[in-house]
Amino acid sequence: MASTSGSTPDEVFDASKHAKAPPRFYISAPQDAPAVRVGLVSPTIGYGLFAARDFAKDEFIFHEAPMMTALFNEKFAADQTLVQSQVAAYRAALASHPATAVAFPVPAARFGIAPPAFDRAAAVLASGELGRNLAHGRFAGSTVTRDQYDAYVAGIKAVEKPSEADARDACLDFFKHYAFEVGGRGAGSGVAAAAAAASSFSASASSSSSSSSCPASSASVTREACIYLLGSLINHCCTVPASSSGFLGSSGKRSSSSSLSGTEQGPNCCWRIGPSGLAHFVKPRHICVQARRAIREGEQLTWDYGKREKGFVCECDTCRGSFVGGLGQICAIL
Ligand SMILES: C[S@@+](CC[C@H](N)C(=O)[O-])C[C@H]1O[C@@H](n2cnc3c(N)ncnc32)[C@H](O)[C@@H]1O
Repeated sequence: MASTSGSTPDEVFDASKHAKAPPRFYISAPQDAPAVRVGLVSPTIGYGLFAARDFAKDEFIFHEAPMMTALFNEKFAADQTLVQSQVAAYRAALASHPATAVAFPVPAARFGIAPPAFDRAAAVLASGELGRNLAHGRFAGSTVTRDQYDAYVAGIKAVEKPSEADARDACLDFFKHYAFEVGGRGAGSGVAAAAAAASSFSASASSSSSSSSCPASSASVTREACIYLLGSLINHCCTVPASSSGFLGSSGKRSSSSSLSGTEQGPNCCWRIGPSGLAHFVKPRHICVQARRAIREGEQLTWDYGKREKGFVCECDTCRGSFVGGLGQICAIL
């Protein structure tokens, strides 16, 4: 992870070699203070998470247990056992958490469940249900308005009497776009598994130093993948290429690229899954979200998903004209 470089993500502090642990091993858990709100970004992007207070660079924002866990293998599409594990996990999540269908209305619709009317959805969004799996950091409610919600769900139609094949395909897409692979040494600035538009599960593909020795990079290894009620709602933002020049400032005027570095633009968060020297308080399978730079209250939390699916039209701030020419075309061909 770029913001915490200086140690490998899973470096273990060996007390016998040091009189005193270096300060980076003492980064504390996220505060039990308001951390995030959910909001609707646009009818095409859907929900996103927004900072509920200011965060300092490197501060941990929240730490969350998974909503559901299922088996994963890069070749899982051809493996009915794995797909059935996902469908069973999703059905269980739908049955046990009312927030599941509200937070993820598109996969729910493909399982035959229509998005609830605004009043019911708003009650769930405001109730704290979405924050039920938080271990640290508090869910601070929703900014979703009736008009925003109605515009979003207008395009989501429930499939009538979905077949088992429909359910399997829906689940496959849900995991492909929302899940994080765990069991390896997950950490990075992007969505681990596949998120938004990744063409395949590639949990470690965008991770900092974790991919090379991680067996997850073997397509034949079966691992677990987790979907998180809040962590899986974080949207993608393209990393600003280090070589880029010709920044346009927020006014739309060209600004000196020296005044804004790549990490001050682009994604503002990174993640890690499971404990490590820097996040020793994180439990296995839990996701911990960390600020890559200072974040102001109200700013949308984003990270870089890594690989993008061919044809993905990126609507992130980096692509929407922050650069001369934009990066949208680059996203589409990755
Ligand atoms: C992990 S989910 C994020 C939560 C999602 N916005 C939602 O409401 O379910 C990934 C999906 O969000 C959308 N998305 C995320 N970032 C995007 C971006 N930069 N441009 C366009 N769509 C994006 C895509 O539909 C993608 O498949």
